[in-house]
Amino acid sequence: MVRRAGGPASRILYRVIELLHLTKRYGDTLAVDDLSFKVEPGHVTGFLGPNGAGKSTTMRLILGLDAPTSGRALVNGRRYASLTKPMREVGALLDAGAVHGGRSAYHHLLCLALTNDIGPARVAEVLELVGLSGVARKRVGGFSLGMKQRLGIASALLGDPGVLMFDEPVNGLDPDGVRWIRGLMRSLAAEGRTVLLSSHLMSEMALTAECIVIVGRGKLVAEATVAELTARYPSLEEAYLALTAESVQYGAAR
Ligand SMILES: Nc1ncnc2c1ncn2[C@@H]1O[C@H](COP(=O)(O)OP(=O)(O)OP(=O)(O)O)[C@@H](O)[C@H]1O
Repeated sequence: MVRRAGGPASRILYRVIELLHLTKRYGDTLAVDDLSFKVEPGHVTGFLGPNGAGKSTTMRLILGLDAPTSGRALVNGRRYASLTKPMREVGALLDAGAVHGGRSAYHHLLCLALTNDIGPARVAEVLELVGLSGVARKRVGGFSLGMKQRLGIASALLGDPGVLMFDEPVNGLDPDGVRWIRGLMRSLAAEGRTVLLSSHLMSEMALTAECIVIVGRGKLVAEATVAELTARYPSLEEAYLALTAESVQYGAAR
C-alpha cells in the first residue's frame, strides 16, 4: 500500500486524464491527430499503438512538456501548467535515462522532493517501495536500465499523486521486475488512482490492464475493455494486430 501524503477528499474525486481534440504537428508529421479520450481511476488503462503512433507525444502533452497545436490535455480538469502542486496530482515515468548520472538515487529524489515541498521521509519511503534502498547512496550513472526504471517509478510516486503515467516501464526489467511492475500498477489502480500505461508487450498488458486505448498514426483506433477485445478476438495480441493493421508505419516486410 502506497502511503497517502494526506489531503482533502477532493484529491480522491478528481483523478482523471482527459484529452479533447488533442492535436500535435511537428512540421509535416501529424504526431497526434484530433485525439479525444478519458482515462478514469480504479483500473489500469493500457495505451497501445505501433511505433510512432503518438503515445509518448500524447504523454508529453499531458505533462506540459510540449504544447499542443490545438485541442487540450487536462489532468483533473486542468492543464498541467495550471496545477498548483503538479507532483502531488500527476506522476510520470517517460524516459528512465533522463537523470543526472553524477547524483545518488537518494539525492536525485531529494532534489525533486525539496523543490516540490515534499519531505525527505517520503524519499526513503519510495526508495523502499521500488526496492532501491540498498543502493540509495550509489551514483545513478552506474545503474542498470532496470534500476533506472525503478528510480523513474520512485520519482513518479514521490508526490503520492492520484494520476500516474508510465511509458514502457517494463523495458529493461528482469522477470521478477516485470511481475513486480504488474502488481504495482494493479495495486496503484486498486487504491483508486488513474493509471495510464504504455507497453508493446501484449501478454503483459493483458495481465495488467482492464481498459485499453489503441492509437495509430496519431488517431484513436479503439477504446475498449480487455474483456471486450478478448471476447471478439482470440487474444489481446490478435485484437491489437487486427485493429492496427492499417496503422503500422515502420513494419518489416512480410
Ligand atoms: N520532437 C519531435 N520532433 C519531430 N517529430 C517528432 C518529435 N517527437 C515525436 N515526433 C514524431 O511524432 C511521431 C509520434 O512519435 P511518438 O514518439 O509519440 O510515438 P510512440 O507511439 O511513442 O512510438 P514508440 O512506440 O516507437 O515509442 C513520430 O513520427 C515521431 O517521429
